Amino acid sequence: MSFFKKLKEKITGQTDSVTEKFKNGLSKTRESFVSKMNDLVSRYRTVDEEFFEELEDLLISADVGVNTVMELIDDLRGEAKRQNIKDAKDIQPLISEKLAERLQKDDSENALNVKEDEMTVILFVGVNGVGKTTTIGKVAHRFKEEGKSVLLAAGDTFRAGAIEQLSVWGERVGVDTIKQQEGSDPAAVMYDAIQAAKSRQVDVLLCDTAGRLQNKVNLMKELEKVKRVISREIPDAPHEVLLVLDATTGQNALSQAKTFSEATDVSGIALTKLDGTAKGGIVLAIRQELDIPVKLVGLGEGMDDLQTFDAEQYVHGLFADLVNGEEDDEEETST
Ligand SMILES: Nc1nc2c(ncn2[C@@H]2O[C@H](COP(=O)(O)OP(=O)(O)OP(=O)(O)O)[C@@H](O)[C@H]2O)c(=O)[nH]1
Repeated sequence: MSFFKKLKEKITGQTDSVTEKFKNGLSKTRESFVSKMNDLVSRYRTVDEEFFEELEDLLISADVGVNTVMELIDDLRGEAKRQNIKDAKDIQPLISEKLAERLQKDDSENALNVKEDEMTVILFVGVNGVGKTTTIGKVAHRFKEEGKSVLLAAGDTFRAGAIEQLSVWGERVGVDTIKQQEGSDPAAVMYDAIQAAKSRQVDVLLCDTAGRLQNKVNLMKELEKVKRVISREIPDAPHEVLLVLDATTGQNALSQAKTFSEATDVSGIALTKLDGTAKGGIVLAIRQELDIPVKLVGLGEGMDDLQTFDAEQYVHGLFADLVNGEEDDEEETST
């Protein structure tokens, strides 16, 4: 049985709605990738050095990241030789297999660090416009669905409208937001929020922060101060520092990740707007080039469209039309 068919079997049944979300959310990337891949295969037919060079360009254009692509192509070249693959069409399932291998190795790290017997504090960092507020709203909704009580802290006191925007999300989801006036000290907001969260005995406190990148030293100082206030009140908090990145910004997201991880300890990435880009390969670039797990992916604007990153679902979503039923059937009759 082909790798892809096995993958399909593994993910169907238990989580149909999740499979659909990944498939729909990745449709732009898949359509662009599939048409380019089909074109490549029809032009080359046989696997040779030029074919690999074009495949390399194709993967780089999907934002997979140069280093990752180089490694992947080397791997594919070696595997094609070992398996004596000559037909360009036969390389396709191998690509999905190799991508899945690369992504899967760290999948166990993707779950959020949620405390069962004490309050969980999650800090959200990232530049403005990446979808931080929306992501906090979606995460709050998810926790509520799990039966947990949630409180929001409007720590972005810098951007005009940020406090109001977070409160609106809070109302939509049905959770309260602790806030002060625009321009007030974010650390003071955090202190208030922790006190409120403690006295109300909430399960999860989700904290927004300002995303000023212009000055790394200031950013670092502000985040340090916020974290200090939080950990003074709850010693092992924050339990997660999630960096929110916008997938549509491509390689720019990678450089933001580098800057933020120099400024503070980032424990995971929430990658938004994966549905809005044809360059969904950015997940691979992040996973390979930074030592930070992608924990959450945004696959649409709706409240339920934020998913825990799952390598198998991702690879299935990327290749669902490329390795289709027909090819699987052919393969079955020939083996
Ligand atoms: N399609 C899609 N849109 C998203 C996703 N996440 C956020 N958005 C949209 O991106 C836009 C910006 O998100 P906001 O949360 O408002 O972010 P912002 O106010 O620009 O800035 P910050 O909160 O500072 O990040 C909104 O229109 C969101 O609906 C996603 O995963 N998919």
